[in-house]
Amino acid sequence: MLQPGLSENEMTAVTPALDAVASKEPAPLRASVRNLNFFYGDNQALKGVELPIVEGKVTALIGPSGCGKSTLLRCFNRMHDLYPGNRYQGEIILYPEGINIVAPEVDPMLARLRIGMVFQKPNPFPKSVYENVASGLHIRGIRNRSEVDGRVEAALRQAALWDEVKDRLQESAYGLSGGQQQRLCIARTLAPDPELILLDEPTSALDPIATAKIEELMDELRGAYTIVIVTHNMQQAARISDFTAFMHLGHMVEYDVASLIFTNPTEERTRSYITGRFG
Ligand SMILES: Nc1ncnc2c1ncn2[C@@H]1O[C@H](COP(=O)(O)OP(=O)(O)OP(=O)(O)O)[C@@H](O)[C@H]1O
Repeated sequence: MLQPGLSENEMTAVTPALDAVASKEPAPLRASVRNLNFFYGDNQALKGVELPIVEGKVTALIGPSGCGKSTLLRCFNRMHDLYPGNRYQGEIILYPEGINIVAPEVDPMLARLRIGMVFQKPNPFPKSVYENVASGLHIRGIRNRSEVDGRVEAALRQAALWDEVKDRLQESAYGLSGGQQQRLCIARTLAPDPELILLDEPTSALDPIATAKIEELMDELRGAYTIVIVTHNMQQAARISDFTAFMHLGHMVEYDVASLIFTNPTEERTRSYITGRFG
């Protein structure tokens, strides 16, 4: 169990312990949140948050409305920098270099280029299916036509969308269904091969069949990608996450192997939330 204020040594000591429960294999970290505070002006939305992000695993953030899940997710790609008055304190360390991506001297573009994000509502660009997926490659200076073609196809295949769109690559993305648009947004995120993928309630605007497809997809991406997902859906978190973090009122209350959080949480607040007694 993580408690606020763990040092780096303590954090790395905790992770193998968690992993011993999960898979008995070592667990390299892709990122680690350390004593993170975040302020919207005078409103402190995150309070001393600690969270390890294990490489190649799915970490779910759960908690009642307003607890800070989306705020935490948006710190990872410095989205809050787009609005004046927002302030970070503390660290989100990205490995292997160990850079603190919320440090003021670090360019927010660095985080945005290395960390991909998928939002609640599918938000394709008003462009063709092909251009949507190619756009992230173009931004990174990848323009060689055959390389771009190959990576667009690979990303669409990874997002389980290729068979449905291979004959309409030049058509507008707006012609796709909501579920297809969301898989397109995932393909757009995957194409540049991000080090971390953030998903903010990616299925909340989708029907059960489209939701099941996205969940299957996440299962397939596990291992190759490191994923952090915010979800309100407890069954979804239990189904798809390897690790689950429960937040309340801006605090990280409990983090553990998902199977433990959903069967035998340590904290009473976690138990109340997952059994539907509040939130
Ligand atoms: N732009 C903003 N300006 C000021 N306060 C904000 C802003 N966005 C969010 N907050 C506040 O920060 C806190 C955390 O909000 P956040 O959206 O991160 O919660 P959440 O857990 O993602 O909620 P939900 O599950 O409802 O999406 C809340 O008290 C919220 O009112």
